[in-house]
Amino acid sequence: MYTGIICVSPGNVHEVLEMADSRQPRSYLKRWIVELDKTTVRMKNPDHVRGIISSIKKDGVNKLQVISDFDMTLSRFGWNGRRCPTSHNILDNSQVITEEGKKQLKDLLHYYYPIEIDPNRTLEEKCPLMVEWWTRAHDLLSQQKILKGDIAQIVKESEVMLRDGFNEFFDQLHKNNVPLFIFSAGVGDILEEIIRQANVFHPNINVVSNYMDFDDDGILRGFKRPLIHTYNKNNTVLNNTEYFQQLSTKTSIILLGDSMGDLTMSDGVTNVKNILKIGFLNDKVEEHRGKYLESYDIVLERDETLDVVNGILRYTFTET
Ligand SMILES: Nc1ccn([C@@H]2O[C@H](COP(=O)(O)O)[C@@H](O)[C@H]2O)c(=O)n1
Ligand SMILES: [Mg+2]
Repeated sequence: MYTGIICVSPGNVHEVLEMADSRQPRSYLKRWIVELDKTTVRMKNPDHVRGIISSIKKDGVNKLQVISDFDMTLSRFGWNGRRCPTSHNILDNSQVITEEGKKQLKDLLHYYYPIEIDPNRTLEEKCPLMVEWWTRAHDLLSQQKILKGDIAQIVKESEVMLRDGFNEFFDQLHKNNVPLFIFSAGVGDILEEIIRQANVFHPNINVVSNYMDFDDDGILRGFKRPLIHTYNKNNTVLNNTEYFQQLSTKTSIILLGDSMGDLTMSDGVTNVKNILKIGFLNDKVEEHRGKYLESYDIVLERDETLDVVNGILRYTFTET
């Protein structure tokens, strides 16, 4: 039962019923992971969540791996009422891009981003359009004079921020030798630099993303293949990495994402026993709530922190 005060107009009866469902009293969850009682947390089936977390803990830290998206999952979506940049936006907005280049990249963003997050379009419709967006953006970036040596400064001058609690998140995984696989449709060179500058690029981290291709003079000439976009983050782009084969003993997974496309990031894992899917719902929250609750075990609405993830990890790593 949801105990908050809700104004019901005929138009939002459905939403209220949905809230009652996903915001049940979770006092029994509260006792063990207090973060799950945050107002940002929604779960379609709290009993199921409790079961998976107990199983992950029981099977032990040696069986655990974390698979995470980067942009808008490990990095913040907003701060102080402003949108934070994605790894692509960091380049788009940087001083090395001409004014005309900036305008063209912004036009692409305004055209394709609403398509990317449109809950009413099918994957079949979206995929070719995402390939088109990434290809056009990468072509535009490759026409600019971006130097490999400029990347650190570009990141330093950007407004990117990792989510609150990132230090604890990266440190807990590192200290417990839990592999962290970052699977991103962003720009690998940029996101690596972000976590390097935050001093959390530990050896347990592996990244698969779109990497820049520089010529012998260190000038950006293109992007390495395969192209990774929001909706092909699955085994089809991991074929050459053999990453998951090496981790076949890691049968418990915590998956973190912010898009419906992130749900397939673990598809290549051979033996999955327990999987807990945590989704950050950042944008157009009311419109997307239903689908996210159907797909993710835990949905975090407009939550710019890693509190819940850290609480679950702390519980998992604590010996009882
Ligand atoms: N030209 C582009 C293309 C994509 N984006 C955004 O990047 C994000 C993808 O990276 P993940 O780490 O989340 O996989 C996604 O949010 C796109 O909207 C962009 O900003 N510019
Ligand atoms: Mg993302």
